[in-house]
Amino acid sequence: MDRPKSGQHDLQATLRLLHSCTDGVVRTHLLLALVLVAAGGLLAGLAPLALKVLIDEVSIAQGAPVSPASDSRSVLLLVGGYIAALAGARLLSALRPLPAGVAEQRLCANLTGRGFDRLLGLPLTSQLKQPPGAAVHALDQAAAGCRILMAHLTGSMVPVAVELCTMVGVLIQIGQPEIVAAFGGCTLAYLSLQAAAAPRTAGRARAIAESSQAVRGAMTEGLSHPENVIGLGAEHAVRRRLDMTLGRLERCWRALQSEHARLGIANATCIAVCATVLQALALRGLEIRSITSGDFVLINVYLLQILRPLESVGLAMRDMAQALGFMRPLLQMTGTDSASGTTWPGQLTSRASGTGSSASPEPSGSPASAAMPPTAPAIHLRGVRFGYDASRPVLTNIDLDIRPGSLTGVVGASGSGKSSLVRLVLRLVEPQAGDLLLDDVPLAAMSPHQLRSTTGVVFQDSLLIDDTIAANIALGCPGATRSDIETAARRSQLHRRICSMPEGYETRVGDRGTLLSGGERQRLAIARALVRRPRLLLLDEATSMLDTVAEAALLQDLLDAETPCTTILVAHRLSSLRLAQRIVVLEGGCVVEFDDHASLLARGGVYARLWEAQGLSDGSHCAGRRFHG
Ligand SMILES: Nc1ncnc2c1ncn2[C@@H]1O[C@H](COP(=O)(O)OP(=O)(O)OP(=O)(O)O)[C@@H](O)[C@H]1O
Repeated sequence: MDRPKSGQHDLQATLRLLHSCTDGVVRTHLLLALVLVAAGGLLAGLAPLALKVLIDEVSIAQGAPVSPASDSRSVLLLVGGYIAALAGARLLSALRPLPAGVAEQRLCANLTGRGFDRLLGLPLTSQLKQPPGAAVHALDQAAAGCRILMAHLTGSMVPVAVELCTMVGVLIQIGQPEIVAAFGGCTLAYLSLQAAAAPRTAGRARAIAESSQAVRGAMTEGLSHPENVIGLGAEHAVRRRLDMTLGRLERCWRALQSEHARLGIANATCIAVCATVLQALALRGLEIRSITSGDFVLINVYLLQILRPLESVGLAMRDMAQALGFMRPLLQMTGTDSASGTTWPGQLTSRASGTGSSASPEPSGSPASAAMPPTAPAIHLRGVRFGYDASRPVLTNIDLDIRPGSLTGVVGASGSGKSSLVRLVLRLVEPQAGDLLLDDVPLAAMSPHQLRSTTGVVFQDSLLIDDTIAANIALGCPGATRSDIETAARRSQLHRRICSMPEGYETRVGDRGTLLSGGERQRLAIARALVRRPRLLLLDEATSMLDTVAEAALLQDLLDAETPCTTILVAHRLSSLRLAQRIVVLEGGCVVEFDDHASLLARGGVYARLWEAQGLSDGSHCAGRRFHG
């Protein structure tokens, strides 16, 4: 693999990413910080010049005729100038964090917000492939990398560059070409060492970022489902998985620290050699009187003064290489790293288009133009083929016509493709062949955002946020009033239960809704879908935890609604589907039957066999059943 080249591309990709997150606030504050540090660097570079002139003046006073005579007032002025320049440099550097901090915080916030949008906008198939917690970790790491880059840019790179240039300028002025050349050569040698080590450091940091992602994944797996882990007695197994990832992370950190130590030794050697060369040249200059005592002191002060900043540039280059490694997982996940040609979209112009308030980007697909039908639409699937991996189809040759405003059930064995069908209708995934239409509008021509804003969906696992019941119901519909929320809760058969809670709609649901029962969580998720007044409602195993009375009442309400909506109900429990007007039976990714309940039973096919297998035929599931103690 061509590491240096990929490192260079990653640097470019990182710079593009940071540029795309730069808004007016970042620009203004960064500029202010750079002006401050550049002025500080200039003063720090000029201060020793006052010292040189001062020493030359004092030498004259002692009878060494190396420079024009001067009075004690000018000596005082020079001392004052020297101290003022040093103090000014320190003061300007102390002021740096004010604007630099604002720029850094805003840039990191923009980066996190944009990264978040970008990750959410990735095709669902890519998102589902990510290890647990990987996306959050990538965002955290990128923000940490961004902070490191910003801190070193304003804290060391720019001030030291200005200070160095000032020193070289002053040395040129005093007419010592060999000392200027030695000074420049030493600086160049030192910086080359850092540049040579940077790709290795970035590589080590990349490995750390990947390993710590694995650690985060193992911790998330172990801690996010305590019931399962403890119930299964899997504590040791999840701990072993964590230990393996921790071991790898430890090795990666050790490798980086060894790299740092090697670089530290090389730096110390380089500095010692450079100091010897410069010292020898300065001494020789003094001996042959090509430089004054003041020049000698100036060179020595520069030598001392340049060591610290040079070291901090060394550290900065090392840390910046590390920061690039930390940014890589986000670049990789969003497909904007060196391996892909994709870049981040244009620069931010205002806060509104940056963090938080920006809408999730449209997922990839054809340009969105066609409008969603204004009433409950018919759904047509024509020769649809789909697979998460194109070579392994999950659904094949799907031809279906679902009537507008109808309730259509979908059944089939586990893995037969029911959830995939729902994902296709919601355009979370795209078919490899065939067409999906709402009325006569192809789904592919429709804005996914518009489609989803008029669709209600409840998945098997519903997201509940750690907030109140009311906030959870209104999650996908920020404009919902209390009355809208209550109406939706009534329709999902949850209102009475909520009213029986001491805090009613203000009851907090806990992390991932753990303070509610499974059935309550499902009804809340259904209320959330209904509050949007959807024209299309997709319920994927959304009623499995409801008792049959609540389920029947909910479905009847959907059928009786004043404003009808086209509903697809995926269910394993066939009794749920008795009210469905039509039922799709899937087997191995194909539609094998599509009719109403009675006709399907009469046909004696797959559906009838499933019905029988669930002990539902002729009410025999109740009659004559024996219960054993
Ligand atoms: N993200 C994914 N990546 C790859 N394959 C997937 C993914 N999700 C599902 N599959 C595969 O697609 C097939 C159909 O899955 P799907 O979830 O649509 O079935 P289902 O009928 O809803 O199953 P269940 O009743 O168990 O929920 C399965 O073989 C499954 O392994």
